Amino acid sequence: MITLNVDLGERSYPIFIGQQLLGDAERVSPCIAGTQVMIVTNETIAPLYLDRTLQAFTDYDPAHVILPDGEQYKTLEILNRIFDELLVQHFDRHSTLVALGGGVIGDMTGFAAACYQRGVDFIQIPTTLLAQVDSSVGGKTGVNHPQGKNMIGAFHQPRCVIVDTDTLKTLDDRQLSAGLAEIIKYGLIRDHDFIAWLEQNMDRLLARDPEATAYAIETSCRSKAAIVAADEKESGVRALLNLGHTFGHAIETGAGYGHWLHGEAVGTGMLMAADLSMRQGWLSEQDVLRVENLLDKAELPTRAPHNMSYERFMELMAVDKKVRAGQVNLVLLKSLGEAVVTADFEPALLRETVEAHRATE
Ligand SMILES: NC(=O)c1ccc[n+]([C@@H]2O[C@H](COP(=O)([O-])OP(=O)(O)OC[C@H]3O[C@@H](n4cnc5c(N)ncnc54)[C@H](O)[C@@H]3O)[C@@H](O)[C@H]2O)c1
Ligand SMILES: O=C(O)C(=O)C[C@@H](O)[C@H](O)[C@H](O)COP(=O)(O)O
Ligand SMILES: [Zn+2]
Repeated sequence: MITLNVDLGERSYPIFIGQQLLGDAERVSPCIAGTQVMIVTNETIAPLYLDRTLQAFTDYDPAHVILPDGEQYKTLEILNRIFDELLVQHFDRHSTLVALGGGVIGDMTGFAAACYQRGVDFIQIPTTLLAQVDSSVGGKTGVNHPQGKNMIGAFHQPRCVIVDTDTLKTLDDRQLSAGLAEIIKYGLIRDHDFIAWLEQNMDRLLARDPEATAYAIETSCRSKAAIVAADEKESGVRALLNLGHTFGHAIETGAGYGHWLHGEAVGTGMLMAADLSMRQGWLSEQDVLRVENLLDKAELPTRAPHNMSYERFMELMAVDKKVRAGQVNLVLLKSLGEAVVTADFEPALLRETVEAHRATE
């Protein structure tokens, strides 16, 4: 087992990465302050992993709540089901919530924990590759609004993150690829060597080779932990973790939540960011081809929906959280492995990027 630390002073917490960790009471006990525990999961994950997870919490006689499965249910309305259950069962402000699932369950459980009685503890037990390399770490929690992704939320750090890589055995191939998009992101924003490693090892990751997978998860979590420790609430460097997300969130919202997976939209968004960086004169055509080849190898889409015009992109991107005084900021690439946040791009070049990356009908 590997243990990493997210260094945030009194809010610091460990990330445990290994096998057979779901029922491991030794890991979770130090992260629980009170006596009441509620596991939040969904209807797909419960039959697979709820019983095993409950074993880690037997000392607390844990309750559980099972939500419907899907990005379209990451809403305030469904969030209320968690609050209803907590209140019916008289959970107090020393309770601990446990997120057992992918990024949707993690974001919703974390937000419920941030709000319930003005804030209770929570633990992340991520079960998708995407959640294991990204969403379970860093304390961004929230729900979607029909007009934009993650628009209602809070920063609220978990007490620990438990990554049991065995859970990936039941994940389908499309979801695995979605997780690979966020892994590729860490290479593109700040780690050129990791890009080269991914180019060499993508076949092993797709084949679920345990050693390669563990290395990719560890490298990603290390990178995210360092960025979050440097800038917990995204006033600077943390915004680089948004590479591909301004385009990607527009695609997710525009297509209707759940049609494009988050990782798929981010993958296409990263290629669009690379393409605009080339049009700005920062990347070469060869660099952009490397990004596209890596996404192709990871079996990710690289073209936005054909009905998403430049105007539609601009309308959806106008609510991005990096907008300042009405100005869209994008994460672009100065070189492969070096990202910047900038408002310094030509609208005409952005239009060219959008038009070059729309699927043909
Ligand atoms: N908070 C953050 O920093 C952050 C970072 C990245 C993404 N996100 C958010 O995370 C969400 C995407 O997360 P995701 O990709 O994990 O999607 P998800 O949570 O919808 O999970 C994907 C699918 O896999 C199923 N599943 C989960 N674990 C499984 C397993 N072990 N075996 C079989 N099926 C399993 C789920 O039930 C679901 O159907 C988006 O809402 C995105 O905005 C948040
Ligand atoms: O942790 C972060 O910071 C990220 O930006 C990680 C992203 O992968 C994630 O999708 C995040 O939820 C996007 O944040 P948002 O603030 O643009 O909603
Ligand atoms: Zn993301």
